[in-house]
Amino acid sequence: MTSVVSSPVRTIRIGSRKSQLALVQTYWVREQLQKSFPDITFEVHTMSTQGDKILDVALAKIGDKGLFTKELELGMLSQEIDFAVHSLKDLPTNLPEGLTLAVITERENPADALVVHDKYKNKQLETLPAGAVIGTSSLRRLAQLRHKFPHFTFKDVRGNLNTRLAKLDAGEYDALILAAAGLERLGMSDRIHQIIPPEISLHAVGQGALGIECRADDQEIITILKAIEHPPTRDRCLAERAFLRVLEGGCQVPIGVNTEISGDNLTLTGIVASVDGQKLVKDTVSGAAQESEKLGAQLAELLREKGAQEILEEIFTEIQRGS
Ligand SMILES: NCc1[nH]cc(CCC(=O)O)c1CC(=O)O
Repeated sequence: MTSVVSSPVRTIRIGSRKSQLALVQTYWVREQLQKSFPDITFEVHTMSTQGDKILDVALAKIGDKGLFTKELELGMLSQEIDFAVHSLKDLPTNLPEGLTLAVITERENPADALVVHDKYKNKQLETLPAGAVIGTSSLRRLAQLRHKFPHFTFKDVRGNLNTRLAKLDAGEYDALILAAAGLERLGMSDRIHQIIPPEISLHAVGQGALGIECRADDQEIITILKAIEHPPTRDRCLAERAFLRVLEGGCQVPIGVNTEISGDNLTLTGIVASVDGQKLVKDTVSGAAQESEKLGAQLAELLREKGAQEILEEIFTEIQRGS
C-alpha cells in the first residue's frame, strides 16, 4: 500500500494595514489564494503604519518612502508575517534588502475619478465654475489639473476615503479627485462622476493594482503567490515602476503614467510636471512586453533629456524648504 505523503499543513500569515480599503484588498487576496490552496490556512494580521498615524501633515511634506509599508516590511523580516498586500502605488520602487515584490494581481481601472458635491451633479471638470475648490493631496494630480484648469482652487485633503467624502459632502470642497479603483473596491462606484482620461491627467505608477511583497528567499510563499499573478498587469506595472525608479521619484512627485498592452506590445506614456502646472514633459515608448523594465528606463532617459530632472530637483528643494 502506498501512503500519500503530504507536507504538514501550514498556516500562512498575511500582513495588512487596518484601513477599510487595505482590508478589502487583503481579504480579496486571501479568497483568491484559498480557492487554489483549500488546505492551507491563511490568517490576516493587521498593523498600523506611519502613514495611518500622521493624518494632519500634507503628504508632500513628509515624503512617502515606505510610509504605508515599513511596519509590514519589518513584520516580514522578523517572520511575524509571511507576506503583505499593498496598493502597489504605495509600495516604493526600491524594497529593503531581503524582500521582493513577488506578484502583481489584476488591475482595476487605474484612472483617477472626479467626485462632486451634490450641488454640482450636472457639471464635469470642463464645466465646473472658476474658483471651484478641488480637493487633492497629490502633487501629480495638482500639477496636471492646474495645467488644464488654472481657474480652479486646489486644496489639500487627507484622511481615508470615507473621511474625504464626508468633507466633500459637508461643503469643504466642491469636488475631489480620487483613484477610481479605491472607490470601486469599497463599493462606492456610484460616487464616480467622471473618469479622468489620459489626455487630461495621467494616473500614478501602479495605481489600481495590488502588489504582494514577501521574503526574497521564501520560495514556498512565492510559488503559492504566483497562482494569482496577472501577467499583463505585471508587465504594465513593472514598466511604470522602472520609469519611476530611474527618475527617483516616489508616489508624491508629479509623475504620471499610462500603459496599454496589445498582444505582445506594451506602450508606456509618462509625464513629469512642475507643481504650478507650467512645465510639463511627456513622451511615449513602445516595445515588447517582456522588456517592460527596459521600456520604463528608456522613457525615463527620454524625459531627462527633455528637462525632467530639473523639474524634479526644483520640487525637492521646495519641499525641503517647507514651502
Ligand atoms: N495614496 C492613497 C491610496 N493608495 C491607493 C489608493 C487607491 C487604490 C489604488 O490606487 O490602488 C489610494 C487612494 C487614492 O489615491 O485615491
